[in-house]
Amino acid sequence: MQIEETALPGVLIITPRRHGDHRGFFSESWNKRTLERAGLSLPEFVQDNHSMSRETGTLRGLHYQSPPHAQGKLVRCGRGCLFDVAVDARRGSPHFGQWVGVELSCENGRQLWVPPGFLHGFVTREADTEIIYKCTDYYDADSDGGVRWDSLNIEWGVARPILSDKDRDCVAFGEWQTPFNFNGDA
Ligand SMILES: Cc1cn([C@H]2C[C@H](O)[C@@H](COP(=O)(O)OP(=O)(O)O[C@H]3O[C@@H](C)C(=O)[C@@H](O)[C@H]3O)O2)c(=O)[nH]c1=O
Repeated sequence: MQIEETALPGVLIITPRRHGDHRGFFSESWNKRTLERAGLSLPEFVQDNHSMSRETGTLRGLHYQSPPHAQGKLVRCGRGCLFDVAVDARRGSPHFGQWVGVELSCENGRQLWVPPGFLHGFVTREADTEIIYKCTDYYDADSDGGVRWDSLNIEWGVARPILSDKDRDCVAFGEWQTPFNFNGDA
């Protein structure tokens, strides 16, 4: 297993080991003990999510849940390919408003750890792409929020993505009051 840092402290790329043979591959996609032995302790996960997007260029984001229901997410791609994005949304952070994007595919087996306090979104780069992610808090509809995908100069690689009605009507990052604060531990 490989753990790589990104330009945003706290956001990590985790690539579990793959055992390939003539049938395909086997991989432990989540193993708490292996991660801990590698020096990484993540919060407890309580919910797994799985979504499929039919068309290339489908964009979901940028999403968050407000405290006390903020979610950290460990994201991977089960089928196809996507560009996954995390934005530091913690007021007072030296990286406030900065983003990182990583290509996650079924083929590369990478996972992205998006800590609480970060916005999360992704765009699909292949048809019928499936995303699977573990969350550190339960879904809470009243805490659910979004920031406009095109208000942060993120290089999504698509000019006119397919969006939900909700994501089309989100507030721009510059007009948004973040509910997250930087406490200096990331
Ligand atoms: C996120 C979520 C949605 N739902 C319901 C609400 C709604 O009826 C339907 C579709 O919800 P959404 O349109 O919000 O789905 P989606 O746009 O895929 O939202 C997701 O986007 C990615 C980027 C994230 O990071 C996730 O946390 C989540 O916000 O599913 C749940 O029941 N549980 C959940 O955890």
